[in-house]
Amino acid sequence: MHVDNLPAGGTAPPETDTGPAARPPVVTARGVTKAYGRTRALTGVDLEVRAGEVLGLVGHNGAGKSTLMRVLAGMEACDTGTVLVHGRKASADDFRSVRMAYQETSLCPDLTVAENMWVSSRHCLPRLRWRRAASDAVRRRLDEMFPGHGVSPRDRVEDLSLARRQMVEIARACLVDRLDLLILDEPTESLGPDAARSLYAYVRGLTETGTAVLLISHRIREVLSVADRVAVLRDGAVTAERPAAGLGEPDVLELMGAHVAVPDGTGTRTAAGGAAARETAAELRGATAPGLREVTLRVGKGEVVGLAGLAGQGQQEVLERLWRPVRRDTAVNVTRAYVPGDRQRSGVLPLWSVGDNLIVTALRGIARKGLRRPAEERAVVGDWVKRLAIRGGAEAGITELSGGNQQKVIVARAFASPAGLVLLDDPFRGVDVHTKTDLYRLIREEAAKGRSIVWYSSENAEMAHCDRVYVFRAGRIVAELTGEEISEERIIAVSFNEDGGND
Ligand SMILES: Nc1ncnc2c1ncn2[C@@H]1O[C@H](COP(=O)(O)OP(=O)(O)OP(=O)(O)O)[C@@H](O)[C@H]1O
Repeated sequence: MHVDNLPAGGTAPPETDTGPAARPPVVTARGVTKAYGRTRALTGVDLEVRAGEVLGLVGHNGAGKSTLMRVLAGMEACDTGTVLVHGRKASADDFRSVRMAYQETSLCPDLTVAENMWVSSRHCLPRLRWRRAASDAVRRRLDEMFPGHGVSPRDRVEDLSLARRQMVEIARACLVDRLDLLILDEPTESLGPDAARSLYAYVRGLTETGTAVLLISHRIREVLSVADRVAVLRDGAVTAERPAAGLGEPDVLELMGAHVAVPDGTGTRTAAGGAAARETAAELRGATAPGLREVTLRVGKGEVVGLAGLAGQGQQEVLERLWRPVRRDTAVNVTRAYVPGDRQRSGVLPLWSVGDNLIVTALRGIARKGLRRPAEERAVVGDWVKRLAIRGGAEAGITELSGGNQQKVIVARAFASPAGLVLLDDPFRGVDVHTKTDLYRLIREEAAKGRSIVWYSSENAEMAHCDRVYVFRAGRIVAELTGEEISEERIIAVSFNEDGGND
């Protein structure tokens, strides 16, 4: 069967189905362990994923989620223990119906979307006229999964936005002639809310045909709204499994190991109106560029300024402008540091250690008379590794770290530098809830010391930690919200112009 004949699906649930608990397991892990050198990533995992269910898997950065997924998908062998597919010890062929969409996409950047499809799904595409077949198949799958996706099969992957690359990655995973288990590793971290909704509608359709879905996410509310069951991974082992119905976000956080008050940002920002009195750190005066239309904004010293609105409305162009000021319309009076959201493309220096990645922007400030001071550098690195609980330590290669821990290093790099203005481009992709809470606190502490922060976030709730928020639509500022005016509801309303904003 070729991919054109999909929707793919495993064994449809029997008519007398009594829910996921009664269904047969598709993939089973028994006593699975996996170590990388001295790091024990998995310490004895027992887990069952059943036909037709969505199983949510949650846990801290570095808990072992991605490692477990790679083992369950047959991409890596475990050290001890067993992985069964449909109750049998799995062979390479059995793993063909287990597909995974990766957190860091697995696409080849210099190939087109269609060529990537051929690379990963060639066993179910014809050899003759494969390019046409791959193009048709991926276009159809993207149309089903993400209506209005805006991706052409001829696009080179490196030219696509992070969100579009993520869509292609997910579509790639679903291009197969039989899909028994779909593993989604943080699939919505770079998708907008509409694309996330479309994805989960598609996922529901898949489970109705018997496909099992294993969903890893740090977005606990999202997991609870989609999953039938939730499993918690802690220090490489499953420590709890519960039906999702009846569980709330605080219950899951507690199962993950620590009680955290779900942050709402209230009480952390400075008094409304305080911004006007501050000295200016940076400003745009009628800045116009591709994607930006006459944007005027001001950032005070010690102020946290949010850039909100639907994705792609000019927020990243503002960050870019503040990073590389154009004299005619931009003034930046302090040094700058940038935290990119796309760590694969511009964040991580892959051949360097955690410590070197972290300290690189702070070196000049630490050096005396042009000479480096290794002891001081080590102290700064050690302090940040501890502060952000970066699992793996300073000596580890950065690519040995889990995705969330890599992101923490990039955030630490910016704050370890002496920069007076820190530009954050959706900086907490893949960072767990506990660490995010610490980072929100860190942002406020750094602002209190006089640093200015400009923060674009695709999660409107995060904007509650800002002093002021500019809401963008079509390259323009459509509202400026201050203090108590900043709320998720208000931002959404203004983004769609439901209450007129400043228009
Ligand atoms: N290729 C590797 N080499 C060395 N160590 C690794 C490698 N892959 C993972 N690890 C280590 O194994 C542990 C588990 O990592 P894993 O990526 O599975 O965590 P995770 O739960 O997916 O984290 P995150 O939520 O941040 O993505 C971490 O300590 C990580 O540093």
